[in-house]
Amino acid sequence: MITSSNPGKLHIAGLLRPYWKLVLCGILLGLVGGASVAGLLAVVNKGLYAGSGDVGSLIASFAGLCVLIVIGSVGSDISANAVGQKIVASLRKSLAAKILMAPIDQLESYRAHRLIPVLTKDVDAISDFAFFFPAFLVSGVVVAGCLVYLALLSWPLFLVTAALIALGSFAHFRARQRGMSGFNLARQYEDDLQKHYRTIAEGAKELRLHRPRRHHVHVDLIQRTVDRISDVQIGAINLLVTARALGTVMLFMVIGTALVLRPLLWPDSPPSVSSGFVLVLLFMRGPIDQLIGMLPSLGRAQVAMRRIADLSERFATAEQDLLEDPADAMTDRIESIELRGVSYSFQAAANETPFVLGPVDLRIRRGEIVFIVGDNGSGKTTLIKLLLGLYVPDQGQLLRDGVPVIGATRDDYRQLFTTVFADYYLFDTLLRHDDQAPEGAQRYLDRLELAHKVSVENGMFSTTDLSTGQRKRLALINAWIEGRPVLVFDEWAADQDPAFRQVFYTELLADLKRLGKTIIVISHDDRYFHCADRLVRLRNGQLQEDRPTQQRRHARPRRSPASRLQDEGASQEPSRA
Ligand SMILES: Nc1ncnc2c1ncn2[C@@H]1O[C@H](COP(=O)(O)OP(=O)(O)OP(=O)(O)O)[C@@H](O)[C@H]1O
Repeated sequence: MITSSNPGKLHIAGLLRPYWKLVLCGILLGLVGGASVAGLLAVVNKGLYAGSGDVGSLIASFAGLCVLIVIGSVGSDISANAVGQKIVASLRKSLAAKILMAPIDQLESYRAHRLIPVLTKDVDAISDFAFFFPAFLVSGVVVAGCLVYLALLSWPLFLVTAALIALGSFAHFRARQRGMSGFNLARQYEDDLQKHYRTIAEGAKELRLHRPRRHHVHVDLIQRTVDRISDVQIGAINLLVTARALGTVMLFMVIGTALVLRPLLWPDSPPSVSSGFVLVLLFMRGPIDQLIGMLPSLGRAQVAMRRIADLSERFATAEQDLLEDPADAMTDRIESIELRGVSYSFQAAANETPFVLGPVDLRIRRGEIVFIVGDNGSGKTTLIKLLLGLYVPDQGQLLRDGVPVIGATRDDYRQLFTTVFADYYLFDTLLRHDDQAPEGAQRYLDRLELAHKVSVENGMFSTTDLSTGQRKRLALINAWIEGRPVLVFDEWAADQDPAFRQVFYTELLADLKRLGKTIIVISHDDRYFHCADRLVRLRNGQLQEDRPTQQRRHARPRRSPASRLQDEGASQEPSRA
C-alpha cells in the first residue's frame, strides 16, 4: 500500500508487509513442499540401492511425501496468489485515491498521457508479476530445499556446486541489470506512444485533412516510437534469454563437475552421493529455469513500482481528508469570499519566464454578479482556481466571510461552488440526496430547450451525446440543480448561439441572482458586460480594474423558455443537497 509517509519507497517487501501473515503461511507451506520434494528425491536415490526388505518403508515414505508435496505446493500457491491479488487491488485503490487527492496543479502538470499508463500498464506489470509470484515463491523454496539436501549428501561437493551456482547467478545479475535499463527505456517510450495515440484519437479530424501531418504522425512519431520500444524490448529480453541458456549449460557443467570430482577427490564416498547429486541437480533445473524465466516479469514489475512510487511522491498532499464521508460536506450560504494579497506562479519551463498572478486583492459579496475579463492568458482561469481553493496561493490568503481558509477547511470551502469550466467534464448522473432532483432537472431541461433531446431517468441524463453547445447547457443544468451558493462559469456562453447567449446573460444570470446566488463569470462578451454588478479586469496577471458596471438592464428582447419558466415560478429554488 502506498502511503504518503513512504513515497518513493515502493518495493516488493513494502508491498508484502501488510499481508505478512499470508506471506508467512505461503512460505511455510512452500517450505513443506520444497523439503518434501528434496525428501522424495532422497527416497528415490535410496530406493536405487535398497534391498527388498526396505520396500515397505520406502513406499510409506514415498506416499507420505507425495501428500506433503501436494499440501505444501497447493497451500503456498493459494496463499501467494491471494497476496498477489490483494497487492494489485490495494495498488489500484490507493492510486485512485492519490489521484482524487492530488494537488490540482500537480495533476495538471503530470498530464493524462503519462498518468493513464501508470494506472494501466504499470499496475498490469505488477499484476503479471503477482500472477507468477506463487510459482516464483515455490520454485525458490524448492531450490533451497534441494540445496539443503545436497549439503547433507556431501559438504565438499555442495560447496563446489554452490560456488558454481553463485558464479552463474552473478552473470545473471549483471545481465538482468542491463535488461532492466532496457525495460526502463522502453517504459519511457511507452509514455511517448500514449501521447501519440491521443493525438490520433483526438486529432482524427485534423489529421484526415492534412496529409503531411498525418504522414509525420504515422511514420515519424508512431512507427518510430513503436520500433524503438520493440528494439529495446528485444535487446533486453535477448540478453535475459541468453543468460538463461548459459545458466542451463552451467547447471550441466555443475553435474559434470560433481560426477568427475567425486571419484577423484573423494573416492571413499558412496556412489549414492553422485547419483543423488545428479538426480537433484537435474530436478533443480525446472525450478531454476522457472526462477530465471520470471526475471523479465520481475524486472518490469520493478520499473513499474518505481513509476508508481514517483507518481505517489508527486501527488502527496497535505489534504489527507478529501475522501472522507461526503455527508460532512458543508454547503452553507456565504457572505463573502476574498483573495487578500494573493499571488501565484506556475513552475517555469526551462529558459522561460513563469507566469505570475498577483498580488491580487479581491472581495466578492453574496448575491453579486462578477465578471472577470481580460485578454487571453491574462490569468482569468488561474484567478478562478485560486478563488475556488483549487490552487494554494504562494502568498496571501483566501478568506471565507473574513476567516482564512486553511488546509483543514479548504475542502469544505470548495463545496460552496459549482463550476462549468471552459474544459468542463460533464457527469451524466445527478448526485443529490433528495428525490426532487429528476423533477427539477426536467424543468431546467425544458428551460434550456433540451427536453426534446435529453430526459432524466433514475437520476441520470438519458444521453450526453449532444452538440458542443447543448452539452454545455446540460452542464449548466447540472450546476444549477446542485443548488450551491456560488456558481462559476468560465466562458460558458462562448459556444452558444446568439439567442442562448442572450438568454444566459440577460435572463439566467438574473434568475440565479434572484435565487440568492453569487455568480462569477469569465467572459469575453463585451456586449454583455453591463449584465455584471462588477467587472474585474486582469492584464498580464495583474488586477487592473475592479469597478461596478452601469445599472443592469432588465430588458428581455425575446420571450424564451427561460422567461416562460420564470413566469411559472422561478421562486422554486432547487433545494440544496
Ligand atoms: N498548468 C500550467 N502550467 C504552466 N503555466 C500555465 C498553466 N496553466 C496556465 N498557465 C499559464 O498561465 C497564464 C494564464 O493562464 P490562464 O489560463 O489563467 O489565462 P486566461 O486568462 O484564463 O486565458 P484564456 O482567456 O485564454 O482562457 C498563461 O500564460 C498560461 O500559459
